[in-house]
Amino acid sequence: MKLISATPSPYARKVRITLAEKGIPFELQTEVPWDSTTKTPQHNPLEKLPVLIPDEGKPVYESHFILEWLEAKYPAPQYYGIHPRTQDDLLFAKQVEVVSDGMCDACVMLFFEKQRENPSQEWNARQMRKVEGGLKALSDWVGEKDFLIEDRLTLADIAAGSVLGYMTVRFEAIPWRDQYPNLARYCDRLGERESFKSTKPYPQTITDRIV
Ligand SMILES: N[C@@H](CCC(=O)N[C@@H](CS(=O)(=O)O)C(=O)NCC(=O)O)C(=O)O
Repeated sequence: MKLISATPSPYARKVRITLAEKGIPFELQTEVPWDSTTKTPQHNPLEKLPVLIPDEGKPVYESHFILEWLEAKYPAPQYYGIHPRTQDDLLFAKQVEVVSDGMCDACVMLFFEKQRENPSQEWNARQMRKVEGGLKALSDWVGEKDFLIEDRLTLADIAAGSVLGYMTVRFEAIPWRDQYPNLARYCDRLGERESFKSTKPYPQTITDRIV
């Protein structure tokens, strides 16, 4: 199995953490999706990574769907299960992923807006509100807990941990660790896991102009 990924990608990191927690071997194919050398469009009509390429069968894309696919194809107890046991807890975990991915989307929008000749302050303010709203929601949900659900790592922590790790790399300017010390503690504790340590995000060098 292969995973097309990018070094800073919080979406790809969710998949990398899940593969590590489930103990599924895979080949990591790191690239920059905006560079002319990208292979992503060959596997995903939406031209976005991450893309999971199984040894047999069709490519799987959209990080939340890749995690669904992995949980279905590699179920507990043979593989670490990332879905909470009850339906309500699973729905809550998916809601945490919606908020976490939405924060990532807003961060990506901010990143692109900065590249524009005349960045729109209103547009940036709108995206920042989404990030700040998401941080408050995560902080309220985490409280003083180590894990969001069932006192073990689940989909919710993989999603929340990935966006917080991304903010650390991409948005040092946002003082979320001071604003939400409970989130900082939560993020650092998740960061002690091998699956988080081995997938730490770092900036990529984009050679072609993003158009
Ligand atoms: N909703 C998608 C978002 C993925 C995404 O935006 N990936 C970026 C790369 S990164 O921001 O994750 O590093 C991409 O491929 N962008 C290329 C494009 O948007 O054409 C997911 O969850 O997988």
